[in-house]
Amino acid sequence: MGLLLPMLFTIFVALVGGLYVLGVFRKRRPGEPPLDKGLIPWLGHVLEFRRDTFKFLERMKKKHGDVFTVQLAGNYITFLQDPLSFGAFVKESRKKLDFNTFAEQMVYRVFGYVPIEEDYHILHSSSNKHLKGEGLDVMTEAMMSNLQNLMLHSVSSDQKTWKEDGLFMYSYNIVFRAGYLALFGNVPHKSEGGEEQAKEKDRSQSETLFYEFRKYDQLFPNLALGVLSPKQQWEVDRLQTFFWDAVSVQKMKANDNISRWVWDMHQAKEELGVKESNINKYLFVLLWASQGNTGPSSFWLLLFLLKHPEAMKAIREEVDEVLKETGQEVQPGCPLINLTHEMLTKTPILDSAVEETLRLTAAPLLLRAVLQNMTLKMADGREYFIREGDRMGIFPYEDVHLDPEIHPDPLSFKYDRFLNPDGSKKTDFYKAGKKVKFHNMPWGAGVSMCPGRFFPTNELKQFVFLMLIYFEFELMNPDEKIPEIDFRRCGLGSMQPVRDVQFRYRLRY
Ligand code: HEM
Repeated sequence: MGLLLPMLFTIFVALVGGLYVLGVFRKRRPGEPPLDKGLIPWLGHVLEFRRDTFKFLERMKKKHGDVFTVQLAGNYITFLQDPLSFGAFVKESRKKLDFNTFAEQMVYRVFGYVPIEEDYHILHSSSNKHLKGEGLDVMTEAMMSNLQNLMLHSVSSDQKTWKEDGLFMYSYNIVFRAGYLALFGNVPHKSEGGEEQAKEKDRSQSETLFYEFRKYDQLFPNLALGVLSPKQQWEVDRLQTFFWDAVSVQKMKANDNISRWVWDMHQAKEELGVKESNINKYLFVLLWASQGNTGPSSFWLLLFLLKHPEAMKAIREEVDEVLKETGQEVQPGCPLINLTHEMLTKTPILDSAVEETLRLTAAPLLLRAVLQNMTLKMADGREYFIREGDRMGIFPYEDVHLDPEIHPDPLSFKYDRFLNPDGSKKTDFYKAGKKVKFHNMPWGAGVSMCPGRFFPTNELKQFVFLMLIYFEFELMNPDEKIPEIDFRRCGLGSMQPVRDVQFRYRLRY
């Protein structure tokens, strides 16, 4: 009896503690957003959220309005779904809403990289220097020569023979490989065998890298959520080891034309004494961040053009005009042209089509950790108390990109949606009579905004530009419907289709 009471007491305390951890006692306090814990203790709504983020958030919005807190795998996340109030989230001080905590946990779990304090500064300073302005001139040139090497090599020398392929795999493959070579460098031309053999090695090495990358890409949604089966985990471990070697410092240093973007970041880390094995892992992070989104986006862009002849015609005319202005012409046997960054600044119609493509197919989920109790102030004057230790998130794809008030007929591709009648870039979009500042958010916003964004915009334009001037291309079945989006990737950036679409292409001249 003497022992029984303390034992019962210990069990009681453990039980209450367990229930507390499972979130059973959490109640909505006055001033807080509606709370929806879901039926399953601790897990809450995570299964539905994982299955289809879009549908889940839509259902919650209908039930609770545009601000609510849900339980997802032990975390309480407040979703803000009023785009007019996004400024309160994006501009909140980093002392209250912090992005780095997520980024650091994610890069360690997903890429094995152990973050250092200086990461953010190094990444942003290198990106500002080398992925925009004059830096972008250099990157455009590098991308250009790699695209030409890959695209022109893939067609038969018999010019009138059609080549068939899946449009998704073709676009992703070419854009991934050219992007990788432009950033991580080429096999040196001076090596044994000369220029032709070096180009051949670039093609074959980047091809191997792409196929391994796709395997990682397909495991990524489960990896990001931490729900891999043992077999998948084994495959992830194998692929990580492969990439830590394939894009290692040593391999990179053996190359020519390494981009300053990658070089400067690696050098800054070396100077800070970061171990080489950890820098190798960071290079894998860079490979992932730089190549996981642009390829899928290039597929959607080409597909939308193929399905919208009026858009294809307008852009083809624009591209032909820009080429003509520079006095260049593609001729049989002499296909190389010099497509510069400056030429790509003269294509407002293509710019609008790129923006429209990203509106329809890029769906990042922006998350922050709440570091201090805070008050969320909405644009219409409402205020909500948000608890320290929780998280906050916005999902612009649903609340901005597909909002019919901001973008009428939101599911349709309209290549000129981001153009004013006078041909200039359109930036005025409205909701409830108010101007919406964040009217398209494929790059995220605030501290987590894609630091590379000018470069991929350029890459997409270069790829389409070259496809149009070099090739005739068409869908095998012109009536084929645009495939559905694979919503399991929602929140991760550019989305992918549930299936590929067959097309054929051949040289235009
Ligand atoms: C269509 C192509 C692309 C899209 C839609 C895109 C979008 C995004 C988004 C939404 C984020 C923020 C992710 C978050 O909040 O967690 C991000 C991060 C990032 N992006 Fe991009 N991106 C693209 C291409 C690129 C390219 C080509 C590069 C580099 C050359 C790049 C470099 C990065 C890096 C390094 C980060 C991590 C930033 C950090 O951790 O602070 N992205 N991107």
